[in-house]
Amino acid sequence: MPLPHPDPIPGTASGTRRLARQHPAALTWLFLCSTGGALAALALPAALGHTVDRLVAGGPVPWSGLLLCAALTLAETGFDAAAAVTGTTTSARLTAHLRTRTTARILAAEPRRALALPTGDLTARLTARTADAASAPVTAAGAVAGVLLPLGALVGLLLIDVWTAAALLLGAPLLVLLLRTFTRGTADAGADYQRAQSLIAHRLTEALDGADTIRAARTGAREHRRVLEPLTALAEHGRRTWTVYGRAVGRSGLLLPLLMLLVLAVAGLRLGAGAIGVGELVAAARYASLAVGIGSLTGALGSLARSRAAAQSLDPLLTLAPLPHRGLGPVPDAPGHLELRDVGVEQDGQPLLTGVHLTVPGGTSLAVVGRSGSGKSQLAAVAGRLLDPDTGSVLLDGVPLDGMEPARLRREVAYAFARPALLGTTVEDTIAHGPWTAAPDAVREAARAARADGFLALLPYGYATPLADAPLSGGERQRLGLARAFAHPGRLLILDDALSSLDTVTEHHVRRALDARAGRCTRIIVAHRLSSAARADRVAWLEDGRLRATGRHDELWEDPDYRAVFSTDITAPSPLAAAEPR
Ligand SMILES: Nc1ncnc2c1ncn2[C@@H]1O[C@H](COP(=O)(O)OP(=O)(O)OP(=O)(O)O)[C@@H](O)[C@H]1O
Repeated sequence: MPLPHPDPIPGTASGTRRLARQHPAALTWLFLCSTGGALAALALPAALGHTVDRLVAGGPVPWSGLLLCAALTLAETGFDAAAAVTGTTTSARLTAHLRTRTTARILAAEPRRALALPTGDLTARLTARTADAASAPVTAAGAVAGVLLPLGALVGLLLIDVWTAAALLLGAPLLVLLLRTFTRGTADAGADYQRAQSLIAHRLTEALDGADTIRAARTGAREHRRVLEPLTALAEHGRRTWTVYGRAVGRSGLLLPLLMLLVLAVAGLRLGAGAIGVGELVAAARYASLAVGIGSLTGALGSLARSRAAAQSLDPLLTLAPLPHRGLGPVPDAPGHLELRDVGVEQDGQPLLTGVHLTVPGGTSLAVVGRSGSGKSQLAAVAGRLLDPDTGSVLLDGVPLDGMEPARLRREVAYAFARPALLGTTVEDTIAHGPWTAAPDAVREAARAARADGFLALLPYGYATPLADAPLSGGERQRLGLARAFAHPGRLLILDDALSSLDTVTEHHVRRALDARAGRCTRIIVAHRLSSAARADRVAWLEDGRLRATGRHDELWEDPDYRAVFSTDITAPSPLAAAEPR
């Protein structure tokens, strides 16, 4: 299912508040069922009282009254059942809607901002928090009964006898106070609990990512302690929640029966005084039990407080600004001329790229080299707008990337990475996955170009093999990532260290496939290997986030500092001898 594009202007109000406007028919139906059930429950004591009075008075059996009581009981049960079914299904739909919308926001935002949250925390928000937040409209619609019943019961008591109602009102302030304290207490404890949960999720994801390192370093026990360290706080917040619940239940357990007793005692006295009849006493007893049922609101209030805390944790994601653009498209039939003008990137005040001026003529190849941490991946990210520079601009065929409509830009820029994320069910899906679904022929041709066809042929079902059943080495994963990029040719192809795990022979063949794109596609190849630099039309040499020099590899080779970049990779006396034949 395609993700809906997020709104062009991020909402400042809680995005989750807008949930209530989703599925209006279901929520209205839920509201009606809730209200219908409450009205039936409120009408029942009056009907019952009236029928009892007629029975006590003697004479013919009041069938109409008895039938009315049965009908009201059935109606109450039916409405309650319908509300339960509608509530569950609507909650599920709202959760799905909220998850889809939040995910769309994250995907549409600038990755650097979206990925500011640790993965585990992000996952916890997208799963548990969305479910908690999405339950709010349903809980609120269902809580109508929780409010309507005590209010209606009070009116019923007032109609029967003012003194009996006054007895109930005596305890009302205490009940309100009880509910208020409970709501505040659970909201605070719930938010703290969710924060501790997110921290555990984050640390667990980190540990799973680094499982091999942890195993190799034999630091499993330490890691175990680190992941579970917030557990003490989590348990404390959990205990706080249960303490608040416990206190509320304990107090209401004491207060509500006393209140009920008081109402019944006053009603009994009024019966003795002849102010009310037996039927009215029966009705008053039922109204009193409905009125003290306000205690059941605690569950709904607790759930609403949890929803509120969850919604607050989703707000920063729902208000992520989508990548701004001016709706521009690429210049038709242009060669892919790339220009970086005075590009600078900062992170937390640290310059990662500074004043980079670079021109890559359309259809040519550029190798980006430099020592580890010199900013090569930052440059690759900026060149295809995975990252917006903090200063300067990037233009493709004269069109600024930040002006181009993202979907159209994505069709023009293909990326391959050192550690590609493989998406899709089967191997074929993985290669076809992209701004458009590549056709089967294109998938096979791309796999051949990436030298992936050989190992794919050995898989049990070839291209139809489920990804989960395809054991892949690092180099094979890289080749699938390359094949995916080849299957979606645009005017710019960016390989960020995407050949690093290939053996020399495979790399040679892939490089030839890259060279075959000369004139049709501009290629940026981030690489550490000398051979990559030697084969490229030009080389951009980065040092500490600055462009130290650009030029042909053989020209740069004159500089000993440049040679030092490849110092452990010098296997031949001359740069051209080090490169494989073209
Ligand atoms: N998300 C980030 N937050 C802060 N600093 C970052 C971030 N990503 C990269 N850096 C820093 O930016 C600098 C350049 O990183 P970059 O990944 O571009 O280097 P590189 O030249 O590609 O290195 P390598 O060859 O090792 O892949 C490094 O010092 C790195 O620590």
